[in-house]
Amino acid sequence: MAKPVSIEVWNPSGKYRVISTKAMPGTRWIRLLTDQDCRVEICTSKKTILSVEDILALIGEKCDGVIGQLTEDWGEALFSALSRAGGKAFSNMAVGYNNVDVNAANKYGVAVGNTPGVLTETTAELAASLSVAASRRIVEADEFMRAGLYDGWLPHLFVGNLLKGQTVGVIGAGRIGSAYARMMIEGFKMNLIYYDLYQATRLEKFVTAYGEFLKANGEQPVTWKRAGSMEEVLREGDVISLHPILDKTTYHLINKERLSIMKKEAILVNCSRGPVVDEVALVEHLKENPMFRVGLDVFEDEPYMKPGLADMKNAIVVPHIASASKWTREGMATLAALNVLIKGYPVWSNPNNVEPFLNENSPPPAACPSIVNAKNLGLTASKL
Ligand SMILES: NC(=O)c1ccc[n+]([C@@H]2O[C@H](COP(=O)([O-])OP(=O)(O)OC[C@H]3O[C@@H](n4cnc5c(N)ncnc54)[C@H](O)[C@@H]3O)[C@@H](O)[C@H]2O)c1
Ligand SMILES: O=C(O)[C@H](O)CO
Repeated sequence: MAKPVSIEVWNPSGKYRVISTKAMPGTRWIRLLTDQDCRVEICTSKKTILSVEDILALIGEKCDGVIGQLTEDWGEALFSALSRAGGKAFSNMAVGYNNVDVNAANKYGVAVGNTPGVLTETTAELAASLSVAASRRIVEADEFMRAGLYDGWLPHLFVGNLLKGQTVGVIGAGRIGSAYARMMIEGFKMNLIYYDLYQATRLEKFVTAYGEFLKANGEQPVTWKRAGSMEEVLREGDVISLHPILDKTTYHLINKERLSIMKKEAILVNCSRGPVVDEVALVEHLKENPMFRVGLDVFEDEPYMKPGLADMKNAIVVPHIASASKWTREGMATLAALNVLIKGYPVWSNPNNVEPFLNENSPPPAACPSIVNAKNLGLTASKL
């Protein structure tokens, strides 16, 4: 028998019981739920990652919807329990939902929400920050300074790479990959090579137009190329950033063999999911190639790092904070909350345009912003 988990309650007499497995930023999301007659229960347990047993205890006998986190294992056990408790909706507070077994959710008729769009620019900005920090060795230089080792300017001190005119490689040119590419192209005048299963037409048009603008102003134009294989990106890229979803086609997409074809002084950034990179192979590669540098936001066995990674001077590591801006995290909470109102709301027809849900000063559309299994469940699409 699982122990009861501590909770904070909002609108105790609300008709629908909605649980959030974590406190989330802002209060708008709570207001949106209580306005719709929900009793909101927020788990206040000190444990960072809740187990399946903890969440089963939270769901209890009657529960209409749950907002959960990417650290939780949402599979058969939780969806069957949620369905038995009368629940119809679950939302991850994340765009990625590789922690969710969508087939299990379909089996129990539970809608699965995610939070696209609101984190695109914030996440891309962190990938761009890691790219710049790695190329200019900012973290190493900061440590050197704080250790009192600086005793004067030297021609060889922390020499890094110039980004201008180099090639930025993007693997997975979806929402975040494309936003990152634009930042690196517009900000640093880099050329683009990308690999995706689909053509990134808007991104290509942007680079073409920006290249023409530069040319018209007497500057070297930027260029783009859609690679026919991932290997092409790895061979040609000076800075390569990974932005695909995590599934079986992208698991260990970067492995020993693929690392070996990258330039010796390349920079690799990962703000997607840890298992996209074989981290043991990466540590070996970092040891053998001191001029190869990485910026990592995500890790294969999160929250742990593979042995040796923390000792590598040519690695910058941050704790999965790519979407951590106030505006984005409050927006993610808003989208997740609206996703669990599935009983009363239809599904928003374009999850790539969630802007109308994010304006603090006007009521959001009466729709669930992004339900990934809407078609499987035959849910009604919003006409708005
Ligand atoms: N580190 C963070 O905090 C953070 C924040 C947001 C998102 N993410 C991760 O980033 C991922 C991407 O988010 P998004 O909003 O850009 O999603 P998206 O769906 O817009 O983009 C993903 C892209 O990956 C491509 N893709 C899929 N399989 C591929 C393959 N085998 N090879 C190459 N490309 C492939 C898709 O075609 C798509 O264009 C999320 O799924 C999530 O895991 C991480
Ligand atoms: O998938 C996501 O949304 C991130 O990993 C957290 O923002």
